[in-house]
Amino acid sequence: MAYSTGSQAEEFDVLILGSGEAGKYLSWTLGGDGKRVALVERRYIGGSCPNIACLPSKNIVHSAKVAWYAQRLNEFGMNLPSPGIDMTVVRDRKRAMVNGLVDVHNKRFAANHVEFICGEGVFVGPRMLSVELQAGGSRLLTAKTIIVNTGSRATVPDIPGLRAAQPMTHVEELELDTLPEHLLVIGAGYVGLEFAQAMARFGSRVTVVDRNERLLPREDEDVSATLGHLLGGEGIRFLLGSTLESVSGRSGETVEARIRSAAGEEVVKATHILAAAGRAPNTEGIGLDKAGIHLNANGHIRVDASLRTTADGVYAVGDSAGSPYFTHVAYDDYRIVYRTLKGESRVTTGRQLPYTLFTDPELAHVGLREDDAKRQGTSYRLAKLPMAAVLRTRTLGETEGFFKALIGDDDRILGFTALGASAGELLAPVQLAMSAGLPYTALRDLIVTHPTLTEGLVYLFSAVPGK
Ligand SMILES: Cc1cc2nc3c(=O)[nH]c(=O)nc-3n(C[C@H](O)[C@H](O)[C@H](O)COP(=O)(O)OP(=O)(O)OC[C@H]3O[C@@H](n4cnc5c(N)ncnc54)[C@H](O)[C@@H]3O)c2cc1C
Ligand SMILES: NC(=O)c1ccc[n+]([C@@H]2O[C@H](COP(=O)([O-])OP(=O)(O)OC[C@H]3O[C@@H](n4cnc5c(N)ncnc54)[C@H](O)[C@@H]3O)[C@@H](O)[C@H]2O)c1
Repeated sequence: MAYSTGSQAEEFDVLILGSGEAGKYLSWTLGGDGKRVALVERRYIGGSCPNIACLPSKNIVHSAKVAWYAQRLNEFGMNLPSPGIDMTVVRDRKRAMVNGLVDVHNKRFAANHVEFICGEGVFVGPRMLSVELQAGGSRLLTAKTIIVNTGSRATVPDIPGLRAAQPMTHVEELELDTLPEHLLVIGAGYVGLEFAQAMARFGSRVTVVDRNERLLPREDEDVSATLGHLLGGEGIRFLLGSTLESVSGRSGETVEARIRSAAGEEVVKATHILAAAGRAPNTEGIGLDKAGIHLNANGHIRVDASLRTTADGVYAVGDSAGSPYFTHVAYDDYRIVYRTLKGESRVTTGRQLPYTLFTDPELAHVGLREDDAKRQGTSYRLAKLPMAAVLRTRTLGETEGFFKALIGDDDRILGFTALGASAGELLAPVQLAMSAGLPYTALRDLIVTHPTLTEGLVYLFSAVPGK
């Protein structure tokens, strides 16, 4: 259906642009509450996380862990020849999971009477969206409440020859059906490190280039150094403090990358390139200016602590609103907007920000870091233990890493970091103690089943020095 500016817009109670984490939960909950909800999505049913980001990447990371076990079969008493890798099977396992997730999403949209509109949405005026339908034609939609949830995309740095080389982003990497002989990863951040290790475990030669002098420079130095040592030990080559000056060739065939570091210049010859150099919000070209929705200096939608934009009745959530780029944070955005719409109060200010990097071992963190505490002059007591002290890690043969906690003068936990097997699973009990304002002794004095990894928290908090 074509429309002109004079066309009558279809009216909903709530309109959501983009089916990412917060948007989809808002649609399900508000639809379930009896509101007339429409959700506009151009490609990924349920957003990036289940389709092209968190879940498929962790699926591949897990396949890589199995490949890594397979390389250690003798250690576990299995005298089998080292098996080969078939990337089509790895990809198909991931695809099957994604298809199942999409199915779950579709059923939930239907169950909550959400009108799911497949198409590209653009604001054409205040609270007025035009949707170019995938099936052809367009629709003009309006609502009293609109939620913008357009997410972010991988950026490809402006380096001579890089775009022409058609590097993979995470989207293409997740669809690989052959094993790269030599993968050059640009960026040693979350995406770069998780994929670098997975591909190395499948059998690729992997080189990672990053302009930072050390891995994950916001993390404590002991964390960066240990992670770098462990990943380096698996054969990944890191070129840190390095500048990628130019690229020639084409990813998937052969590429040559000219890289400069303090040690001089070298040319890395690889077969594939993965651009993992950061992300940019999807906030351009969607008519935000026409709707009175302002951006801040880094291109995110400007929001207040309840995620209200500068336009009346319009909220923004997730990556496009500049919330830290994690699905669990986007989920909290959903809770904030839902409660705000109900007239309750829940804000982004001061919320906890836990995260887990899914390398193996994992890196999990919440609260204050030790290097930051030193810089700020915050007084703390440090408890630090090697993961090998958690006896469960010895049964697994995965004793690498350490964990540590910073304790304040009032015995509360200021920060917690774990670099070790399944470290992400250790965060929640510590977060609970922190958010409830409990002293560290609450965890120290628990009876925790033996032998579990969580039992390590008892050992860690027993190692807090006296005042
Ligand atoms: C490889 C990778 C792995 C990750 N792993 C993790 C992890 O393990 N844990 C974690 O917490 N975070 C992880 N993240 C980050 C996480 O994926 C994002 O922070 C999260 O998905 C952001 O959700 P969102 O709702 O803001 O955006 P999205 O999920 O991207 O949703 C936005 C949706 O809007 C649609 N859209 C955009 N513009 C329009 C338009 N004009 N019209 C219609 N539709 C539109 C898009 O198609 C998309 O479906 C990972 C990211 C990547 C890239
Ligand atoms: N496990 C998780 O929760 C998870 C996993 C993947 C992604 N994410 C989220 O997605 C975000 C984006 O991930 P990402 O890895 O794309 O970005 P990132 O910001 O984490 O890392 C990008 C890296 O690329 C480097 N870089 C940028 N330009 C470069 C250049 N020209 N040459 C060399 N190095 C360059 C940066 O120094 C940085 O280390 C993350 O910050 C995170 O919030 C989370």
